[in-house]
Amino acid sequence: MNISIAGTGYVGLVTGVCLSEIGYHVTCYDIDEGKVQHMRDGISPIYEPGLEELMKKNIVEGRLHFTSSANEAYEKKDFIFIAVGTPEKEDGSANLQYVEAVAEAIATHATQDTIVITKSTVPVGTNEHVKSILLEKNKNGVQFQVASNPEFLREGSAVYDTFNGDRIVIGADEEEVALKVEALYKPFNLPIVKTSIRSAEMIKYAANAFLATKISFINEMANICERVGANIDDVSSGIGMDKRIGKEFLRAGIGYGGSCFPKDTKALLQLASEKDYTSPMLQSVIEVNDKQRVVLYSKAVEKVGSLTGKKVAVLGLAFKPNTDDIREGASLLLIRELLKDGAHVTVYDPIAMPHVEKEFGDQLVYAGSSIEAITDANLAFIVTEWSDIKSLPLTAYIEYMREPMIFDGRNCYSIEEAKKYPITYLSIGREPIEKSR
Ligand SMILES: NC(=O)C1=CN([C@@H]2O[C@H](COP(=O)(O)OP(=O)(O)OC[C@H]3O[C@@H](n4cnc5c(N)ncnc54)[C@H](O)[C@@H]3O)[C@@H](O)[C@H]2O)C=CC1
Ligand SMILES: O=C(O)[C@H]1O[C@H](OP(=O)(O)OP(=O)(O)OC[C@H]2O[C@@H](n3ccc(=O)[nH]c3=O)[C@H](O)[C@@H]2O)[C@H](O)[C@@H](O)[C@@H]1O
Repeated sequence: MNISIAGTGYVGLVTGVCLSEIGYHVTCYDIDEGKVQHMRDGISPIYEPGLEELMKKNIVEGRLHFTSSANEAYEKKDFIFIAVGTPEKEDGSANLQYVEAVAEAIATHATQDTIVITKSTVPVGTNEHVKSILLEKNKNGVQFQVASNPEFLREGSAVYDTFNGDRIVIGADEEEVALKVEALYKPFNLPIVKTSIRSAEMIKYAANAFLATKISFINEMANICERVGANIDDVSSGIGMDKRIGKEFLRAGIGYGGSCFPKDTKALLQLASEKDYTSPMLQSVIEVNDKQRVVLYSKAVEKVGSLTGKKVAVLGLAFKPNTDDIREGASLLLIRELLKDGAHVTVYDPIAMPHVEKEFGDQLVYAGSSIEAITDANLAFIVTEWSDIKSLPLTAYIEYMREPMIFDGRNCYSIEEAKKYPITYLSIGREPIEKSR
């Protein structure tokens, strides 16, 4: 069985590596030649726990190949996965130009009958569009069939999620195609849901919209908790024990970021509006998140007044722990506001710092550790709950900061713990601790 994957980002590379690990011959294709060269040498272009080891192993065992040649990628393949980006356009809709480019290239280079599987998150109806491109541009008179196979992995645990997912969704309008894709996935031994293509496309958006809704809901509750003297962590545990609610995705914080929830909620809203449907609930989810992403900054301004000339530490830059991805990270918004105010900003992240450096250059100081970042700082913001940031004892802030004033966007410390120390500790959805030394 010969498989190829178009796009070697978080989804494409992980999918390619995991398919090769279960024994298939996989060719991963990307238009970025530099990236391809690195991957050939066994170097992963993304940070994803466990990925590089599996990549190296399967390259050595001869099942995993990388190419920047469309010809090599698409000729003589049984299955071709589309895993390129579908970023947000200015109006919030999904930009399908990369998906379309792949469809056109497949139509040009494929030399045998092939099933084209879309893994990228795409608006309902896109697979039909892909099929029409394949038919229209078909150069070699081969037969194309299409299937939708949305991806549910999370960054930071992508390899684990691929082998341990809750379900694999296969959308196909012909039984024969569904069965072939199902057989491809059989070795994963995971529950399989077969639907129409349109329903599969919609499942992906509905899943992300629901998860984003849970986060905005709990953040809304956190904001109410702050005003009524309740503790959001206790409230989350209390409601999460109800199986109908479930305990996952009820961590209050500084809103959801990343390359998917922000863009997918907007794309769904846009998709609905194209059909003359406005979704007040989705609009609110987005609005609550937009406000939540700056809540920590607002707390700091309220507490300190002007941030001009203050030395500020920002701990954690990735949009979540265990990834190098900073797309839509709350850290970026915060840093921009702090710089606008004339603060001196030192940042620390165990992995994602080079990406931030590309954007901010010498406007920031890049520390080698949390301690280095907070040394002599007036304020510290905790943005990403990396384990080495979470495990920093509160005494370290007292020892190293000019004045221990902590704005914790991830509720890394319990209120009971914070109360033991002479610190100012403002978190999300919990009582403020305001003590002086
Ligand atoms: N990042 C994530 O955790 C998840 C992403 N998704 C969806 O999967 C899709 C891909 O997302 P990511 O992997 O994050 O994207 P990414 O931006 O990390 O990677 C996309 C890759 O595609 C390559 N590319 C662009 N045009 C190409 C072409 N014509 N031919 C071959 N390669 C091309 C780029 O060079 C890049 O390496 C998106 O639709 C996203 O919404 C779905 C589930 C999880
Ligand atoms: O479509 C996608 O790209 C993916 O989007 C999310 O995965 P991911 O964005 O990698 O990470 P999550 O763990 O879902 O976190 C997203 C954001 O929500 C925030 N979050 C998450 C959970 C929570 O309880 N509270 C909270 O604020 C995180 O800090 C982060 O900023 C989904 O969890 C995946 O199932 C999906 O495949």
